[in-house]
Amino acid sequence: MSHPTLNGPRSFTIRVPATSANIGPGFDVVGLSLSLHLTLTIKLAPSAAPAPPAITYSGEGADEVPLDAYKNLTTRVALYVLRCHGIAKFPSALTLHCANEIPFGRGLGSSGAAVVAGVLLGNELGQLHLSRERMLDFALMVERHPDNVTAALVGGFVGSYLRELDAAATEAASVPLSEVLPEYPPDAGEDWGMNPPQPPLGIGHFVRFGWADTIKALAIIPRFELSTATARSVLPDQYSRKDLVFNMQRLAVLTTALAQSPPDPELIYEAMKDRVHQPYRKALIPGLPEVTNNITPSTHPGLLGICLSGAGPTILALATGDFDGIAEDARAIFKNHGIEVDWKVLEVVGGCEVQEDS
Ligand SMILES: Nc1ncnc2c1ncn2[C@@H]1O[C@H](COP(=O)(O)OP(=O)(O)OP(=O)(O)O)[C@@H](O)[C@H]1O
Ligand SMILES: N[C@@H](CCO)C(=O)O
Repeated sequence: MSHPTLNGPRSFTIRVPATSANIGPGFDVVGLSLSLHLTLTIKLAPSAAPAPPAITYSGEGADEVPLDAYKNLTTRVALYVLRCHGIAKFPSALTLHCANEIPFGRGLGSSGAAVVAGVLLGNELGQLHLSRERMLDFALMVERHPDNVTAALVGGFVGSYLRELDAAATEAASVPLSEVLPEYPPDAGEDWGMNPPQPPLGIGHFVRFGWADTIKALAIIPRFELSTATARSVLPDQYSRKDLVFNMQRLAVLTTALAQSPPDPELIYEAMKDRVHQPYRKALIPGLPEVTNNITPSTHPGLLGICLSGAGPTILALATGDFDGIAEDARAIFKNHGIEVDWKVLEVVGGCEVQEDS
């Protein structure tokens, strides 16, 4: 059977940014896209004998990422999107190179970027012309909190929520991940699994906030991985009203404060505090409370606020200057806990892009 997927020749590039989620009080709500990228270079040769996609990979994660298209996160997501549109297989003669700058399991949205790249890849290979909103639905069937994937998709400083779904849609959106991304058998063919769970329409909704362009993001990246699943497993199921009000008050202020020029360090430092996730994650990230409590706008003029990036262990410092001073003092604190770090000053960037190669 022939498929409505594009036959070559065609060559295009998909570029998806890293993201930092939460920004202190906005647990599972806000995300920021940052200037590290996952870049996929895709080539489709003219129709050829059926063969699985050939994947090569360089950069972050190269020593651990699977190069089998039926095991790799990005290509599994692409296949899910294709299967949801009645296309059982990748096109023949597909080659894919991933160049990745986003470190794995550090709180910089590596999995969100891989998922968004997969949705874009499926959309291109199947010539599906999905809207950005529909692409978000697909991404949310895999990564079920919206903060990273929304920021990676649309770019900038973004707030999002998941719509309350009716009972049928709730069930559809809650199927186990293993049904969305099954373990594909080695001889994956067209006869199996052609009834994947379809995403309900309009799961995620978002808005982009303003961002003062003098604010840069300093990422202080410990040299160890912490999986998001582990960092979520230590969080409680219930919170006190006091702690929720603490976070909501700060988040309401923060979303506007980060757009003001010049930014107000006293306002932002306090507005980036959190009581919903960071206190519970400190056991997994030795040194976290010392870094966030001891590095302040008074000790480091130029600093605006400091928090855990996503699920950690990276620390995100928003600042207009003194990047070296902030990073080196954080490095010294982590070193006392036996942890080495790397650091990078990042820009806030636009969202994912697809570009045809000429
Ligand atoms: N480019 C990629 N290609 C394939 N798999 C990837 C890629 N990037 C990330 N992954 C998978 O995602 C895992 C990391 O996901 P995890 O959610 O634990 O951390 P993170 O996304 O880096 O952090 P956070 O969600 O806190 O920002 C990796 O171990 C790997 O399995
Ligand atoms: N909001 C998520 C982001 C990590 O992917 C968390 O903190 O667990």
